[in-house]
Amino acid sequence: MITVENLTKSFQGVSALNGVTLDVESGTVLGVVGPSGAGKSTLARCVALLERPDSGAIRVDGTDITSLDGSALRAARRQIGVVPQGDSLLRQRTAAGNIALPLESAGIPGPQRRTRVGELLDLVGLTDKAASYPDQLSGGQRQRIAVARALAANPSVLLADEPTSALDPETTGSVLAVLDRARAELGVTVLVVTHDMGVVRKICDDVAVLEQGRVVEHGKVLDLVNDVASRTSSALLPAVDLNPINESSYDRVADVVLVGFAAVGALLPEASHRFGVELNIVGGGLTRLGETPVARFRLGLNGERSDSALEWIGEAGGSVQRSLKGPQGVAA
Ligand SMILES: Nc1ncnc2c1ncn2[C@@H]1O[C@H](COP(=O)(O)OP(=O)(O)OP(=O)(O)O)[C@@H](O)[C@H]1O
Repeated sequence: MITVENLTKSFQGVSALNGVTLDVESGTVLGVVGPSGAGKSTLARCVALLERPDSGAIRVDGTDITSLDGSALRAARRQIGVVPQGDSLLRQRTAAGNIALPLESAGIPGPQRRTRVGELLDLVGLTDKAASYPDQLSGGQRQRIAVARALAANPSVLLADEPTSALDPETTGSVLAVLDRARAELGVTVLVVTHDMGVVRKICDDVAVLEQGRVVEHGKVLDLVNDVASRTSSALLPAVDLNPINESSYDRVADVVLVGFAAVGALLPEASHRFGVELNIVGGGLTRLGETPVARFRLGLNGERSDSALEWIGEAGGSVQRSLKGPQGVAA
């Protein structure tokens, strides 16, 4: 568990972090997003103990790591694996040699080192590239080796700063799959800095949106998508375009968000059946957040019990966000 409390950091009097508070539960993936200059990398560098905050606390499993020094600081650093921004592998070392580096620094004997490097190459799916040099690897493969290297010393926290920038979508998928595997198979807590909401869509449980050194939104991705006013929902859910002609033929028009297989598959037909209303999808669409299907639909309803049907959808777990057409058939 990582807890960041009221963290501040300035550079030459210019504030980069301005009271950042957030937490990351063990074994989850947090995406830190926000525009350029928002303070994402500074936050990551503080958590990685590469930068000292001016004030505030960063607790990893209860211990405030900002107050440590000497051997306690070195021990805390080993708990935190870092995938730096950009190409970070040593060119003159093979893939296996790069992964072995932190193990050499920690004085792990040769045979154990080889076993561990083998396990990590397997985890990132690059066993056949053990003897390849970085220049012989693709950008995505290099990033996967950088993740393996960050995991070498068995950290409890993995920090990745823009791990997929400059990669094409397919390669991005392979790097994200490796981060997801680290969380799923090793139970590592992952903090990913990115300005790509696609990263949040694919692997993040939680998201923190930073703007001008402050957290302006933080929570579980699947909760935030239910809030129509959230940045996360507008970035991740399918858009619903206004279509007045299509909507004019309905007694009621409303937007709903449905999360999960059961809700997406069953709620709407069930509502239509229970309340004897005609219910059509007139806009929006379906997407996936991680493995979870999520829909934002604009519904058109006809029938006397349309309001009751919408109410029931809300009670049954759907999120009815706007009744665009009120009881008198007037846009609300
Ligand atoms: N070492 C430094 N020296 C001076 N200013 C810095 C330093 N590191 C960051 N800053 C400043 O702190 C602010 C936050 O920068 P930071 O790199 O954390 O933002 P970011 O959200 O990661 O941006 P990007 O997405 O562009 O990487 C910016 O104004 C930046 O110029």
